[in-house]
Amino acid sequence: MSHAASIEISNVTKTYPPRGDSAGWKALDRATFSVSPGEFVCILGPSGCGKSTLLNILSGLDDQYEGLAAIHGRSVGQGAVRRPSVGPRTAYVFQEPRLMPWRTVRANIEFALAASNFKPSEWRGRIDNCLALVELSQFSEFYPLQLSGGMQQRAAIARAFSIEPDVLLMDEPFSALDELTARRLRQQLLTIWEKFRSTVLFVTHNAFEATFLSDRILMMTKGPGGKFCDEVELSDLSRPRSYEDVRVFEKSRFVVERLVSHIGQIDVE
Ligand SMILES: Nc1ncnc2c1ncn2[C@@H]1O[C@H](COP(=O)(O)OP(=O)(O)OP(=O)(O)O)[C@@H](O)[C@H]1O
Repeated sequence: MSHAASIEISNVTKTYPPRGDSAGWKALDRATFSVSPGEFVCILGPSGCGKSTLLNILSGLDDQYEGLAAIHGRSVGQGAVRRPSVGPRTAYVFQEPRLMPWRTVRANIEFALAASNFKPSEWRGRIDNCLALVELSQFSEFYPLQLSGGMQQRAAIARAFSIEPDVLLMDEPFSALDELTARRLRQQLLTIWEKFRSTVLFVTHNAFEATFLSDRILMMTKGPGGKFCDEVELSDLSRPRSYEDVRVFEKSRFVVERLVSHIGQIDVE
């Protein structure tokens, strides 16, 4: 069981610098929200509103921003020293699996465990557990290119959970998959999350996905200067949720209507 951590974003502004003849681009304008420990929150917004920019800031990949971005009270980036053995553990799942092709699935996960300072004596048990959760036990010695896209993404999810992250950042992890595979993975993700209870921040432009998965949806407006404009509470949708549950469909329609009322056009699914 992880020690879930809070997330705080306060007045975060990010401007990408000008390049060549192009002017600078304000991707985020005073973005502000917080996520409680163990909460599953989706950020829903149109393409280009700054969702990935925000996750890059939270993961420490981008430290050039104004304002406060903090995980469990510790600010990230902006000169903050990152020491994997100290403080909350953060894992990131991207749109593509980003596995190292020259390492087997097991060796990919071992790499993450080593980077997070887990003792080698714990590795086998952790890896076997996480691969079982994503139904990949038979494939631990396979190389990524011997697996389908969906299987690779499941391996990436197993890798993320293997370190028992306090915070899991997910950037449209299922958007490159066919809908049936994506459905299975969403269901597996919820099963694993209910076991680990990490804090999850999941970005998507798919309103149904956001409704199916999360406790709360934060909506963003289009850029430049993407802003958080509204939020929808989903605590009344009991868990476990199913694809047959008409309440999920109705709520997702309501979410689309709310988002459209802010951004003025439909370019979310
Ligand atoms: N390195 C960069 N340099 C300049 N501009 C950038 C850079 N990265 C992103 N941007 C711009 O910032 C804006 C926000 O990009 P970001 O990738 O965060 O959006 P997004 O909401 O994740 O989009 P999508 O849903 O399409 O992935 C976009 O207009 C993009 O062109």
